[in-house]
Amino acid sequence: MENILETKDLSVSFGEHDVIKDVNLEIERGKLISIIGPNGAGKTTLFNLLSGQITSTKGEIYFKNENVTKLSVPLRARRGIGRSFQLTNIFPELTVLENIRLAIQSSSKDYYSIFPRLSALSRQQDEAKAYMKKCMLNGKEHVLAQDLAHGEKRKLELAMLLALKTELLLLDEPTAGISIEEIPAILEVIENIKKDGMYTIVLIEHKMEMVMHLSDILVVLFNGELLASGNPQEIIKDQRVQTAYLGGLHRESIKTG
Ligand SMILES: Nc1ncnc2c1ncn2[C@@H]1O[C@H](COP(=O)(O)OP(=O)(O)OP(=O)(O)O)[C@@H](O)[C@H]1O
Repeated sequence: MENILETKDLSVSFGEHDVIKDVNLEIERGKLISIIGPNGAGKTTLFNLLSGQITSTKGEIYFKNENVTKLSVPLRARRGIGRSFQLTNIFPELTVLENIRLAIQSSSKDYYSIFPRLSALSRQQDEAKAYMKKCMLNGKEHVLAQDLAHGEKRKLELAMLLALKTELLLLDEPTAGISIEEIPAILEVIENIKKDGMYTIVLIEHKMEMVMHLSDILVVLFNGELLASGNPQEIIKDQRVQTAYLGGLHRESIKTG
């Protein structure tokens, strides 16, 4: 399988503080990769670099073999790099279906037509329903986004990300702030998306059980450096990872049997 994303010596500094240091990542299309590391390791900063929120001090980012290092957030989104934004992209006063349809329109040529043809509208409707099914929002099409439970808003956000024709999904703690009862449904949605095979998912997540369950590859960041990367079962047993990050408090929660 080809790499959908590569970084070469990717680095960023804030003043004197080197936050990401020479990170070389190779992310294969269709996989689910989790980035783990202690607080302050640089995980969110790495996401900011990949999505274009911040610009690297050094190094490059290649998406589908194109150098996107200098591209803006919207241009990267057009190429297929999408990031979940903790619900800020949702229009609360529109229904679930309208939100998803807007995302579809903004990523297609129909957007530029003042009077979209009926055939286009009906295609959008079918497409939106398919995304709703994948994200387990069946039966919610006419519910206003503002009336959804928190976990369902997360699902809507994921559906909108797919509707934007995102190929690489950057998910920053998708279960953060969600009630324990709603977590299995979000997990199932992520699994559905993964099973599809069309999407590559990069996840930042602190819940180790979830990480071990979902990930094909585990990437460990420590002090802004890529400490280890590979098969989750092997990475978790890696002595350097144990010493640097997973020792003490975390050890009990990651026993893999
Ligand atoms: N814009 C900024 N200016 C200065 N320092 C920053 C900036 N953004 C991040 N940092 C610093 O970079 C380091 C890494 O932060 P980052 O949020 O990427 O870590 P993280 O691994 O995502 O942590 P957490 O798990 O707590 O979310 C921290 O020391 C943080 O204070």
